[in-house]
Amino acid sequence: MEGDEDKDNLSSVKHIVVVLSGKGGVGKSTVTVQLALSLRQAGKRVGILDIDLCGPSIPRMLNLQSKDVHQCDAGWVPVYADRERTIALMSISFLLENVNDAVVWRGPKKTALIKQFISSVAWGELDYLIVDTPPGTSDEHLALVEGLQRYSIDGALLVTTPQAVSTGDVRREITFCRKTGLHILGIVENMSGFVCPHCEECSNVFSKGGGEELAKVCGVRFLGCIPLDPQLSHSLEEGRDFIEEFPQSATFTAFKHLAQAVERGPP
Ligand SMILES: Nc1ncnc2c1ncn2[C@@H]1O[C@H](COP(=O)(O)OP(=O)(O)OP(=O)(O)O)[C@@H](O)[C@H]1O
Repeated sequence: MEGDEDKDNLSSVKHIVVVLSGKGGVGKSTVTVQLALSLRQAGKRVGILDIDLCGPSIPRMLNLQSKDVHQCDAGWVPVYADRERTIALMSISFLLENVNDAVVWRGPKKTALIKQFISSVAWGELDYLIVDTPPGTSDEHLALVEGLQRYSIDGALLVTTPQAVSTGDVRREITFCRKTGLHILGIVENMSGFVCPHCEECSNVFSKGGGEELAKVCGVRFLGCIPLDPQLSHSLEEGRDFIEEFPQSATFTAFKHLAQAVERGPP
């Protein structure tokens, strides 16, 4: 019988994008979800693999936290966010008895689960698989890069905030990508400028432009700024589709441009 590690469920996935950040809380999961929804708007089928094993937040953002995964011959059937099955999600949350259970695992156990996620999720035909990772460069990232070695990865999207740019964490992510041979698609500056919920004007409460500067210095592409938008965080908190709710917003346009940059692929 075929072992799990021999399954080739990713052969029907056209593009793989890995979302990374040096620091926690800069908006990796937010960018992952909104990028997936923007690509869906552009007619793509998208899968999201959440390998943030200790802090999975994507099921809540997509209002899927009460769902379970099922088994089929090819492996785990991911959870779908819509009836048309255009957004599929796999997360450790779906395997826990209680969504609030803490995952306290050492490296080898995390590595084994990530390798299983890579081989044993029956994604079917996908245009994009977007992988949301924990902050930093740890066991999860190494297991992911090793597990994906036989596939062609489009590259990594590095998420930062204007404040996090100066800390050197993003530089460490760039070094990680270069050492492991992971192509860098570019840097996204999230929470860049504040969108007033009343007049929708965007003002720069924190510094802006650090991401672009860093991209220039490090010789990687700058993929744009996403504003800090209270309407976006409310939508995510309540598991509502921000893109459907606020199609006229500057934040929506920013994600649309990001999706177009991802679709253009590596430079
Ligand atoms: N552009 C934005 N506008 C408003 N709120 C945002 C924005 N980006 C992220 N947030 C909010 O910031 C918080 C952290 O975002 P998120 O969970 O995406 O970060 P993360 O980098 O994935 O965190 P972790 O390191 O814990 O995985 C969330 O409450 C999210 O709703």
